[in-house]
Amino acid sequence: MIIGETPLPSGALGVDVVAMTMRFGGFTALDNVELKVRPGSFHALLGENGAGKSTLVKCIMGYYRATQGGVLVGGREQAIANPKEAHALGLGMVYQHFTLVPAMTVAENLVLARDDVPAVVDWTKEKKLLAAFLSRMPFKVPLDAKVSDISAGERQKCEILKQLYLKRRFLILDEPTSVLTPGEADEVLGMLRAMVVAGDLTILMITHKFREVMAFADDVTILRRGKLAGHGRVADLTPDDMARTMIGAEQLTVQPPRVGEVGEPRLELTKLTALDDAGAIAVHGVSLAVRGGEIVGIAGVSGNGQRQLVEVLAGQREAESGEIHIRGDLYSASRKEMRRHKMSLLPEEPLKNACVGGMSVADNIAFREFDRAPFASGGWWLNRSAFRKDAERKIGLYKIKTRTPDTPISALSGGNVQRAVLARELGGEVEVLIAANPCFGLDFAAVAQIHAEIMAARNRGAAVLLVSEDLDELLELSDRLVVMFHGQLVHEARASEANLTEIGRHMAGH
Ligand SMILES: Nc1ncnc2c1ncn2[C@@H]1O[C@H](COP(=O)(O)OP(=O)(O)OP(=O)(O)O)[C@@H](O)[C@H]1O
Repeated sequence: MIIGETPLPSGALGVDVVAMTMRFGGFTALDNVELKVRPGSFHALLGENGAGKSTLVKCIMGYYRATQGGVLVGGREQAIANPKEAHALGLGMVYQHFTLVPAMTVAENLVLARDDVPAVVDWTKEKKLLAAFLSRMPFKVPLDAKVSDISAGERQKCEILKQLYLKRRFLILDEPTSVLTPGEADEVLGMLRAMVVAGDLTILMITHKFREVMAFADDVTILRRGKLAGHGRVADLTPDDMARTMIGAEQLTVQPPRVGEVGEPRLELTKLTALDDAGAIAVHGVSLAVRGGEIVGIAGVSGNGQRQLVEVLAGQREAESGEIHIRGDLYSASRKEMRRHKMSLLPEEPLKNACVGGMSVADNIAFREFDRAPFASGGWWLNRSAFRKDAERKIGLYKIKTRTPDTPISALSGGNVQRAVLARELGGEVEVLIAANPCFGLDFAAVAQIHAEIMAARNRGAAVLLVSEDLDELLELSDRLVVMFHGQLVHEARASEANLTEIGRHMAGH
């Protein structure tokens, strides 16, 4: 069969999950869960971090075999043993992270993803077919561009197009907009919604953003601690109803008010320049001072040097030139200096950048302190029971959902890994805090907690540098905002006077 020649499959598919239970050893991640996604509907799946959303969709897609229960596709029961069988039924999934091969063109990525790709590809013919396919699609993407050269928004559109090209009629989207700007997110979801309304597609979207649920979804299902907590028509619900169903009787952390004077400059960057992995300039002559009791937010589209800047401050990348001072002392990001200056780091992708995945939650929380009194004496004898007790206290305080303190941290849901790093980094005294997209992928209860912790650190006098792609977060927390574009700081404003349109313009390099 030649994909591009046949018309787009009409007929969106409905999927029902019936009495599904999934156990990992003695732990029940899904407990008798029901989900009904009507054909031709846009369905949102909500739940706190660790509620079981990913587990549920992985069972539908055949990545996991459920302990009990079944899946109906188009009203018929199907035993989906692996993702290939799910694909054959017309089910597809788009992830938070990109899966396209960056060194290949968009066209190559699409054609080579097919199961029936011939040994020798007739590219002239394939491109003609691709162009015909694209002409029927709501998104336009540059077929001949290399994936590494296109923006995050275009990449996410390509990921979705790939699914449509592969004739998927039921699409699961796992937090699809976390890599997009709000404008791009609305564009992509709006186009998908149009396909749903036209009856070509059914969508099941995992998200933490109520705004997206309200704007694009018809129905919603809410999980809490592995159980079905509620479901209904979005039109009959408010964000507040959904939030309460998500967290049950738990209390939301309330952000403390902004208090205290802004002090002396504490963290000072002077003409800092750093290269990326390919040797190109990523951070270009950045000068910036952050005062005690001040949160300075760095706004910018991902990939404009923010990551390299944070890596230099964290001692994971050498600066090419320029200087960093903390309290007037030259700072070279050694572990000793970080400790002396009470510097804390909340890096991106904490499981990769701030944890040892195979080690326990308790050990990961104890990392920072384990070779200091009271946990060690003489620097070598580790008093395991003392740091263990402290870790257990922090697990409770930061509401980290883990089966036991000895569970490997890699078995925790994303949000709970983030909380564990937060417990470690903010559990002691903090004078300088560097946070990079600290709430990426977190549910609203966790976001509220992390925002409250960052504000509390600022109120206690810490100098906070907050790098984020989320403008709402920056405006809520920052005292001052700067915009980073192509490695340079191109705009600065007090957060209270910041103009969103102007910030957006600078983020786009205008
Ligand atoms: N392979 C696994 N082995 C053991 N436990 C697991 C495994 N996968 C998930 N879990 C556990 O199942 C629970 C549900 O996790 P899941 O990833 O489905 O949550 P989620 O709702 O998708 O969370 P998040 O919003 O943080 O992504 C968590 O407590 C997690 O620790």
